Amino acid sequence: MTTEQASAVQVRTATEEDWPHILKLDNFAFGAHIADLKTGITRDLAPDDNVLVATIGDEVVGVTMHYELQITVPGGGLVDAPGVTWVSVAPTPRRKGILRSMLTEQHQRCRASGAPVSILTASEGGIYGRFGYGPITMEYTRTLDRRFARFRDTTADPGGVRLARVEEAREVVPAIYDRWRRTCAGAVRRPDAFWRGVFADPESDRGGASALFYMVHADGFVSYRVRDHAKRMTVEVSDLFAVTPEAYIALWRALCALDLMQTITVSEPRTSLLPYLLDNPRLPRITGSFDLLWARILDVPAVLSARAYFSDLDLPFEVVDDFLDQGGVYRLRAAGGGEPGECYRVDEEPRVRITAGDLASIYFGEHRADTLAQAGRVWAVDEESLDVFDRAFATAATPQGGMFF
Ligand SMILES: CC(=O)SCCNC(=O)CCNC(=O)[C@H](O)C(C)(C)COP(=O)(O)OP(=O)(O)OC[C@H]1O[C@@H](n2cnc3c(N)ncnc32)[C@H](O)[C@@H]1OP(=O)(O)O
Repeated sequence: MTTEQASAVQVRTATEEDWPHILKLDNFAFGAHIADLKTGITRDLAPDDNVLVATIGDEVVGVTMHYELQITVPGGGLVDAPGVTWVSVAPTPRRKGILRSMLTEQHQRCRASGAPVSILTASEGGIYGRFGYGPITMEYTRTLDRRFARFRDTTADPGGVRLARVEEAREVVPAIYDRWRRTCAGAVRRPDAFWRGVFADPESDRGGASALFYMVHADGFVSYRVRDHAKRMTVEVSDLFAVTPEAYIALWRALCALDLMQTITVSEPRTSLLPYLLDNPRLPRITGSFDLLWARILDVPAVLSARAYFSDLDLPFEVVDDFLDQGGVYRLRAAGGGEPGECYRVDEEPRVRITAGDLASIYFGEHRADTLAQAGRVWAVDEESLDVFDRAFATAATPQGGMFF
């Protein structure tokens, strides 16, 4: 494709006729043939107005869409968060600005709709920073040789776990997840259509492992697949969410009692109770890590006024935003201890300067302003301003996303 053709790119809301082309684009982009079930679920999650295509003449060359999601912020507030997904551009006109054109239109529309923040799960870490996104939750894969797992004498044995067929799990698991996600910063509401896909559990989602098994507690649940590596059976945990430590411990005791299984893998945030429950805290080895969720703040005052802060703060700071209109100086006033802050634009000299993406990263508590300053990404007029800013954005608990989309 020539540069002249690329300049003829149009971005518009998708129509019914675009869908076969959208599917073809995403099949090629992600290297998989998308099944009818997944297409139906996607169309329920993204109403037609939320789907944008890029065209050159009659040809659909790009797509992006968003699901209508909600995210929990530190302190327990719930904020609408369009979930950007299914982003792809045909391999033929790559790096001609088609993604940038689509995301510009999409984010202007999301901003105009009043959504304060947008989120996504990124296929590659190098794409979305330039659009003002920052990573907000991290997941660590822990691998445990179950045969050597011994619980400490001090670890409780609460019981209360039952084995559930998928029909039984369907009745109770979404409500438990919903209770959990309201307690956890960074957690995303899972719409009904998303659960439909989870419980349908198509062969194409299993990667050669078994269908999902469920264990359920009144305050938590775990789902997992079993993979048979030449008779060395591995439990691959898919979901593990617990509203109370008792439920978490009970579920781990049940998992570790699966005698014929050799290994258990689980993906959890940085802080995990698991090593503290075992005689040998080295047993759950961290064997991988990845950023699950990224966020883009669309409305700085709305988002910063929605969360609670760890300690007192009252200072002007500058947001640098090369993509949307959120750049400028704001004052944030907050009292540590649970009350939401108050944020508004001001005409003052800033004491701290931060990019929109880095602000999203520190907002949910996974990343610290102090670390970003050491990396040369956050500027502060003096150490004290940085320290006040850094401490106020800290969170007691590590954020967790809960949903990959
Ligand atoms: C939320 C999600 O859905 S994540 C899924 C994203 N999609 C995929 O990974 C599918 C496969 N990849 C693709 O379809 C395409 O390569 C896309 C969508 C990633 C990029 O589309 P393009 O139209 O080539 O991107 P475009 O030319 O608009 O690039 C915009 C900017 O992003 C940069 N960029 C694009 N792709 C990448 C990449 N993979 N890594 C790093 N930077 C990238 C470009 O250099 C450009 O930077 P600049 O504007 O600052 O100079």
